[in-house]
Amino acid sequence: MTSPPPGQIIDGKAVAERLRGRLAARIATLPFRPGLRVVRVGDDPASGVYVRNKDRAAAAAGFDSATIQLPAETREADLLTLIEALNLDPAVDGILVQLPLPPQIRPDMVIAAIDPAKDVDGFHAVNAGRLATRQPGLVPCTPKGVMHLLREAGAKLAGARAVVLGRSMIVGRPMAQLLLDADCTVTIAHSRTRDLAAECRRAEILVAAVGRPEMVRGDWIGDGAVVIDVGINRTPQGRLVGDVAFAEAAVRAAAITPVPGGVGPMTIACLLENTLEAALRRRGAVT
Ligand SMILES: Nc1nc2c(c(=O)[nH]1)N[C@@H](CN(C=O)c1ccc(C(=O)N[C@@H](CCC(=O)O)C(=O)O)cc1)CN2
Repeated sequence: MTSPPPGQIIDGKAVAERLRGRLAARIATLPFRPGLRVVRVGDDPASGVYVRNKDRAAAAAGFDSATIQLPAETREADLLTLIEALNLDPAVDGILVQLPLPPQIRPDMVIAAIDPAKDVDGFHAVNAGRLATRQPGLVPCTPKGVMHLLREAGAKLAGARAVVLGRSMIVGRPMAQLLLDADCTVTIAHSRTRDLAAECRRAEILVAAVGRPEMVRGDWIGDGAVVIDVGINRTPQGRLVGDVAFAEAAVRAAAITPVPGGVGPMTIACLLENTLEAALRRRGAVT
């Protein structure tokens, strides 16, 4: 059912670079620079890396990009006031609040405060609803990036048995919707699934998004499956690993994404893609 070349390692870094190149070329033709504002609250070190990478990638592609850094003790009401100002700013096409947030701030309240037209994370209920009802909207960056990778890897999606491991609002659920829209037969498996290994073994396309280092072992992978690893976990030794035990899985998979260098770079490239899309829609030049 799936037919990429055997043993292929899907190079997310290269796919992301090509996508960013296409976005830069499109922006160079526009009479304006799409505006992106990334808000970081506190000093979570991983968030610091991601926010810097987003800002760099956005600037290099020609976006008008800025990071707004707020102290860890910021009150929820103050963050909501900032979001309201960004909602009203005509130069801002995309707003992203980096997660996780400090404990005094409720992420749901923050996401709900963002203008859905500027919600380049695609987390707002309006965008989630649009995705669920197959209406045009902003799609969460990580699942969107996974779809790019599957297509680049030559995976045949129509009719394929796809298993999404994880049911989060930001990855698992939208991922399942996108695979369903691509005519896969989709199963969402999670911590309460009775036999996770057996469910995974049946998958022709397996997307692992559980946030547990190397939980998916080699014998969970069906021969010839396409394996997409969304996990980014740091080991106590400081090494980055995914949710899939890569070396074990790679010998059985037809194609697999590495960590790092797989899905992560696509999340950033798709954020830029969403920002351009939001800008074109808001400014009346729908793609
Ligand atoms: N508002 C959001 N917050 C968070 C999101 C999100 O999509 N929106 N996702 C993650 C973090 N994230 C983007 O924000 C992200 C994670 C990882 C990467 C990435 O490129 N990873 C590299 C490795 C980088 C490293 O050395 O640590 C890779 O996988 O190759 C990009 C973006 C949580 N928060």
